[in-house]
Amino acid sequence: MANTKEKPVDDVNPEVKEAEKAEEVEEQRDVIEKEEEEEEEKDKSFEELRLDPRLIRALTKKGIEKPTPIQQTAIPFILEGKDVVAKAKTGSGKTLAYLLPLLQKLFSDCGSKKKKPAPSAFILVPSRELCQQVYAEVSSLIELCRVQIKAVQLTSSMPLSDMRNALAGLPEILVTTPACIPKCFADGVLDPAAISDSLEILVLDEADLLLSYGYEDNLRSVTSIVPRRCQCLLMSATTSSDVEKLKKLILHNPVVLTLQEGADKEEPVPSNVQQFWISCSAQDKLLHILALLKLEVVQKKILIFINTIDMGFKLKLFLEKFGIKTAILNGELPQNSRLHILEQFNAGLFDYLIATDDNSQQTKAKEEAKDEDNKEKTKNKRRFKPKLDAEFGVVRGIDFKKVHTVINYDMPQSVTGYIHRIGRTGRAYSSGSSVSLVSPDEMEGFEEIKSFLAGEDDKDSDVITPFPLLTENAVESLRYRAEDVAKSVTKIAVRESRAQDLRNEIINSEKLKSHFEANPRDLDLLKHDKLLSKTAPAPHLKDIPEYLVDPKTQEASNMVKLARAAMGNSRRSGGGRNNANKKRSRKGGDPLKTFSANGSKRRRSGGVGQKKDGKGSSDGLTKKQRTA
Ligand SMILES: Nc1ncnc2c1ncn2[C@@H]1O[C@H](COP(=O)(O)OP(=O)(O)OP(=O)(O)O)[C@@H](O)[C@H]1O
Repeated sequence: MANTKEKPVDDVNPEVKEAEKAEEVEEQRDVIEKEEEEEEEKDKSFEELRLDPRLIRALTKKGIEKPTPIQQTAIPFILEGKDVVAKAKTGSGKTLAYLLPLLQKLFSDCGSKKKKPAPSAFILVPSRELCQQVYAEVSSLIELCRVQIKAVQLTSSMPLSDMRNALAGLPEILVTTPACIPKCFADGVLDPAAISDSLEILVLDEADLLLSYGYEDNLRSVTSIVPRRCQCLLMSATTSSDVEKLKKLILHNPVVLTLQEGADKEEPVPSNVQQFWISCSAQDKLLHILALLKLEVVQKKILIFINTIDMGFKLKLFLEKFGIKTAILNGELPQNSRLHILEQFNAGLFDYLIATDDNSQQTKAKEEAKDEDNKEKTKNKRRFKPKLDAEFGVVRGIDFKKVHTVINYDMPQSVTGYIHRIGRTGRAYSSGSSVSLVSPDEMEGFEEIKSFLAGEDDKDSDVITPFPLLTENAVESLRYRAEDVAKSVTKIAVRESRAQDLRNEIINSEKLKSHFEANPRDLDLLKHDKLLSKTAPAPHLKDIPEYLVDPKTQEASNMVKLARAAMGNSRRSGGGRNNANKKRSRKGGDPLKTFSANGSKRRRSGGVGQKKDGKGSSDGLTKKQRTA
């Protein structure tokens, strides 16, 4: 077997230590040089990066004209064959930063030699959703370049026969999760010795999550067969001790591409995302989200995060009584359904998606513990016992297309969770906003998030400002209706809907399996935002009567609609990019341009007419309100 890459993490040999020290010094020098080079190397074109013309043509067809800063910096090093650690904020284009040079390297092999017995490139990602996303991206590039390269994706849930079929075509690229590889070894689908001979590039994408998803042992068994000559790339949105651990475990004298520490702390969220918050009691969250959506003071498409699956169904049932149709995404749904929901949302087939992120694993456990106390619930659980998918990851790294607003209905349980959630908007050349509903219980965590985002030097600045477009009058005008409807969304109704939805999706999932095989691009077979309740929403709830609408909020809502129309976003948001929007976003701070420490600064102060407590003022609209 070839000389492998694995390094013992706790090595105490002084010579090794000395060598590691030298490596670190070398790395630090690299970091500094890269920062200096970044300054000089701004705005290089793909041609100047010496990308293959076939790739440049493919990018043009995809509407991608200019490399992002992380792409400008990383591509030359990867083409040179260096191990690279790339840390750049969410939505900054890290996927293409490694896919383009990876493909270019494989171009030179393709056609000339005999096919290798095992893939030349492994791309490891933490979740199935990401597996699908990266696989789709690489496949579309291969198709557009018209080259004889084959990529496959494998996930642990695939039947053995499917895995064998996928690998039988001797693919050059394998996109998978770390858990899947040891499984393939155990089942004899992949041969470790063949991999040691063939593997040339190993990518660890979303590296900050790979260990936190519990893949450490899996990764160790992979690294033990990675040959030393193999080029390793580690892509990450945040800096963490896990990334350092992985770096030590796998990489050899890497080039580290990162934001300057201070700037990284200052701007972990794309600078073109305006962050707002609303202070309200836990019971009033339904009322506030109703006001936000029904009075249309936030722009579509909207991604709503909750912490538990039951809360998701409660919210869906509640909103549908007011004629607001939403779809639900969580880890208990079958994989095909999840992928289809993502695909439909990305295609703009519905505007509201309620997502439970990775925290659901913990909260689910809590939910179940509570259930133990409740006889009725326990009975119901016996009938219907969904299993959460360990490889599920809704938030991290998923490229939700054209999401304009992220709403934290429940606050995330960590700063990183917040950054990853907010990073689902403001991607590429788009702008976005976020609204967090913060109850008194969540205030401590919220303060932590705020002070982290403000950074050490600027502790008192308001990175997340009070949401200015909802007046107290506007919210109160909906209170009676909201509270009345909320009472009708009982725990039993929630549980029944959840079970019913899962049953439906299991049936859908089977249909989808053959559907995806036969017709992967047809998106109209199944709708995921269908109603849960059997009765249609009452007309008086569907349309808010004029006498109830607060004139100031109405004005704000009109502004939001106008802004949306101006962005070419007035109906479905699946269409092509609007030029006006493109121009505007490029001028403003966009996350693709803020890789360097000089990224534009977000406006920090709360506007006139906003209260510090996160509630909108009840008096007139301010200038900021018109621009929000
Ligand atoms: N050079 C570019 N020009 C315009 N759009 C781009 C460019 N590169 C990537 N994109 C688009 O930007 C979006 C975000 O890219 P990507 O998913 O790679 O970000 P990321 O840095 O991996 O984010 P995350 O850390 O959240 O996974 C994608 O829709 C992608 O197609």
